[in-house]
Amino acid sequence: MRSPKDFFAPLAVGAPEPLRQIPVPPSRMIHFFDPSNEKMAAKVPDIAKKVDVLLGNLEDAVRADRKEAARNGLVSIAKSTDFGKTQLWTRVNSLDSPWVLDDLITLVTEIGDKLDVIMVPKVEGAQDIHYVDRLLAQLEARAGLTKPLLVHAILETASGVANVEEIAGASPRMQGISLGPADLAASRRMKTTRVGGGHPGYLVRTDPTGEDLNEGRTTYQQDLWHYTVARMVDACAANGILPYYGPFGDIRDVVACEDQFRNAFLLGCVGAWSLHPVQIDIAKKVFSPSPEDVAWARRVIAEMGDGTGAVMIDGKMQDDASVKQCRVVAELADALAADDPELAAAYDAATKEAS
Ligand SMILES: CC(=O)SCCNC(=O)CCNC(=O)[C@H](O)C(C)(C)COP(=O)(O)OP(=O)(O)OC[C@H]1O[C@@H](n2cnc3c(N)ncnc32)[C@H](O)[C@@H]1OP(=O)(O)O
Ligand SMILES: CC(=O)C(=O)O
Ligand SMILES: [Mg+2]
Repeated sequence: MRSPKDFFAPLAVGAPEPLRQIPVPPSRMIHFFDPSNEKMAAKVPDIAKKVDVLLGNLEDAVRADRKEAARNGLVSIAKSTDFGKTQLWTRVNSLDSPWVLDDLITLVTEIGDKLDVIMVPKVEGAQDIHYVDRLLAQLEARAGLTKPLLVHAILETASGVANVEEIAGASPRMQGISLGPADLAASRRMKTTRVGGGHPGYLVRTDPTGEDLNEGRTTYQQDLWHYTVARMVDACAANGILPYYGPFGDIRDVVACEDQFRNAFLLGCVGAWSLHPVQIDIAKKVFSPSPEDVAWARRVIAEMGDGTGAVMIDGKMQDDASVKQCRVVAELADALAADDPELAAAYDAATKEAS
């Protein structure tokens, strides 16, 4: 364990200085594509204009015999594409795989200046982040990079959940954490067979109304992921990094996808993964606060003046704590609106109507 004084020291001679604050550009959707899939790769320049984050996936969902093609495909796409303000991320193979060392060496050396964040799957504890941290510093120094690469961990092992706080604080490179519900379910020996989302069998039932135990009893499906998402959000917020919901595998069920994303948004997540083009607009809609909420937040902030004391607005008490919540919503809205004139107009129109 390094001394706390050395936390922000570069881990290799010539590596860039670690950042003291994680940048927070919009990252409502992390759009996954397989760089070895020619049809998907051909769509990248157009998709890049619509998403906050584009992620070249090298890990699961890429066939073992396509791993090298995916890695080389990402290098060539990164070199030949202007991503504008869209961030470029990658998900490398897991640390115990035969591919990850070449993934990291090739990507940092060839396109380290184009990549923003490296997503590391199946992180079990701080030791995994420390390994990647030092290796990245060595590779950055060799490649002459001036901006440090950031690291994003997937929370998808039982050990990872048990150690989520130490993972979140393991390095100044830590940018965020995503829930990985599919591998996590397997690691925990859950009996689901899905990629994220709910399960009709996970429910609570109202009390019996009489002798017949089947009569008049309503059931309510529960959220399998509530505990983990809430823990992840706390670990991230406590360490100044960003939490994300991960994938929703039922591509056809755009309704339940929106619900799952909204639960995550309300609990504090900043975005989710889009696995298919149809999920991009769902994430954009859910992770941009609604115009009504923004109008309300701005009104509370305006009426609360210096932010202290208590006032009544439409029958609801507001004080120092509620104005802080309103600032979270209003500041997110301002940041998103700065790059999106349509959203800015919707927020301003709702604010005008509410005042
Ligand atoms: C548990 C985890 O690790 S989740 C993360 C790993 N998984 C992934 O990354 C999956 C990424 N997504 C995919 O592989 C695909 O979307 C699939 C397999 C789910 C569905 O693919 P398809 O069956 O081709 O879907 P569909 O026919 O609806 O696709 C329509 C078009 O969108 C394209 N498309 C599909 N997904 C994507 C994507 N993520 N990015 C860009 N284009 C895509 C298809 O190539 C197809 O193109 P075409 O019209 O030129 O033929
Ligand atoms: C996201 C991911 O990798 C998983 O759910 O396993
Ligand atoms: Mg996984």
